[in-house]
Amino acid sequence: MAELSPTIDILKTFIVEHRWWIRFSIGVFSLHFLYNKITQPPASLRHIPHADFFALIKAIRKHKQIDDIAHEITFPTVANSTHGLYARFDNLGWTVHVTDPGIVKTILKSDAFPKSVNSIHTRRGTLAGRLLLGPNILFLSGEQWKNQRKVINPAFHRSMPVQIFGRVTQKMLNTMETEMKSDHDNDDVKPIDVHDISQRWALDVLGESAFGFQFNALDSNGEDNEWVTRYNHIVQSAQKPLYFLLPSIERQFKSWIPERRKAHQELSKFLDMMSSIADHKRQALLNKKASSLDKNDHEKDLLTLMVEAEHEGQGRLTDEEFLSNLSVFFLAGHETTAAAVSFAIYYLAVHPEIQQKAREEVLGIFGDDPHDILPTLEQTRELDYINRVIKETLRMDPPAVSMVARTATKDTELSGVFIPKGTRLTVDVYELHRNPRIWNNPNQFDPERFAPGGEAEQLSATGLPWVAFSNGARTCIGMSFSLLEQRVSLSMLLRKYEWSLPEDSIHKDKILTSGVGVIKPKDLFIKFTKRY
Ligand code: HEM
Repeated sequence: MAELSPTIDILKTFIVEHRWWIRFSIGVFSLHFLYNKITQPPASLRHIPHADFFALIKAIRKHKQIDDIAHEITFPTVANSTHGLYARFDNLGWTVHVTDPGIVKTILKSDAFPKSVNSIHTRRGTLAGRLLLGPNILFLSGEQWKNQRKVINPAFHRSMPVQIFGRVTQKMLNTMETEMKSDHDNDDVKPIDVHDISQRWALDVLGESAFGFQFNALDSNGEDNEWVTRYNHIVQSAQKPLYFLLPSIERQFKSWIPERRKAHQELSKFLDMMSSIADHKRQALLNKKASSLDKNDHEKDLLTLMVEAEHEGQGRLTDEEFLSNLSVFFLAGHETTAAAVSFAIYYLAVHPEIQQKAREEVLGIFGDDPHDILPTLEQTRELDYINRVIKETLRMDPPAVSMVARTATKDTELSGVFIPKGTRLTVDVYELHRNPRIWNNPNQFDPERFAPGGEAEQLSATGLPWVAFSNGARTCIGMSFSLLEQRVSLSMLLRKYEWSLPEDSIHKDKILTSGVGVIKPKDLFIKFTKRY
């Protein structure tokens, strides 16, 4: 011991004398380590091609849209690989993106890739986290997910409120008519902001059919409706590139940044509004006052059916779980369908021959009397061509462009590529649907791909080439609901209007989109001409 003390003294003196250099070196080393950790994939994933970190950040900072990012950065990255895997820095860190139908099938159909718990932790306390992450069916895995899906499933299977879809669509047609009336003295009609009207329509449909609640978004100009304005404000703030990509900045500093503080206050008010819907609904049902209890299943809202499923012993959701699922239904249930219908309107506008063919099918089923009709469930089942249009639209522009991240629970191989345990993976829906190695002329809109025996059917031998609603056990629970909503609204629109892009449209060359995670058309104005 006595021999060591001079050495320790020398060391102490050295540290004190050189403390600034030592701190500086530790700082530089840490920064270097952090820089490498963020800008390069971890060593365990270096054998997989990766998208350039700085090119991606630059593109996101410049609000580049998804197809530009795909064509300039990610397609070239994956083009040289035979397996269709590439790594990319996402808001959860480095993640492997899957663009091959065979691997997509392996991931979605197997229990070995549950949803990533990390996706919840990383965004806890952020806007997106507070709005969506919680004990809900979209993010949970394993037994907890199974228990919830058991309560929620019957509601989605029993409820096909086609009459509500028709009535709300009729209201949308009336609102469009009012909004189209020009304020000038000439006969010009004003083009309609298609995504704005679709969003208000989808919200009102969801309110009535899922929550038994009137959002009244179609009654007013969207800007005056507190649900629409508050929700849009929150989503726009959540998608700001800096906070989206680096959620830790938001978690640590949100109370110091006034704009962030304001967005969080808006979110608190929004969640309170949601909570009051949930409380009201449960209380009303407990007191058996809800008039919907006497309706038949097709006309009951989803929440009523969920509470009934609980009463029938299918399981029970806690208040927190009920509210958390309500937020998921709100977002997943209106934003995606509104985008899907808007994209379909765009593709029909730029392909008048396809629009006409779709209209002929509609007139053949519903007739051509000069007044609005309310489709029945049986009639909507005959809409084969409209179905193809909807599926092709969802191939070209799937609103959910990628899925919630999954985690590899053990070391494994995908198409001969080693994937270490713990790797985060996501299905890159957009790139799968636009992959030229899978689809012929993927950028061309062609509903015939989905005809019986067509390209889509042939490709199904390779795995899952079309996953707009996912597939397997975690398939979108609202898929049939949304497809029916789309069939009803497109049929009613095609009967009443013909439409085209205005001459000066910003979408003349291609559809411009906005959004990350969920995409939608950007400022899409369409000229509608009445048929009756
Ligand atoms: C065009 C419309 C829609 C699209 C493109 C769409 C897309 C998707 C996708 C891709 C998933 C899988 C997410 C993942 O596992 O990572 C999903 C799941 C889900 N969707 Fe949809 N969706 C749509 C409409 C709806 C509607 C109308 C509702 C509800 C009213 C809904 C509720 C849900 C829920 C609750 C899940 C989670 C299911 C589970 O994991 O068990 N979606 N959706």
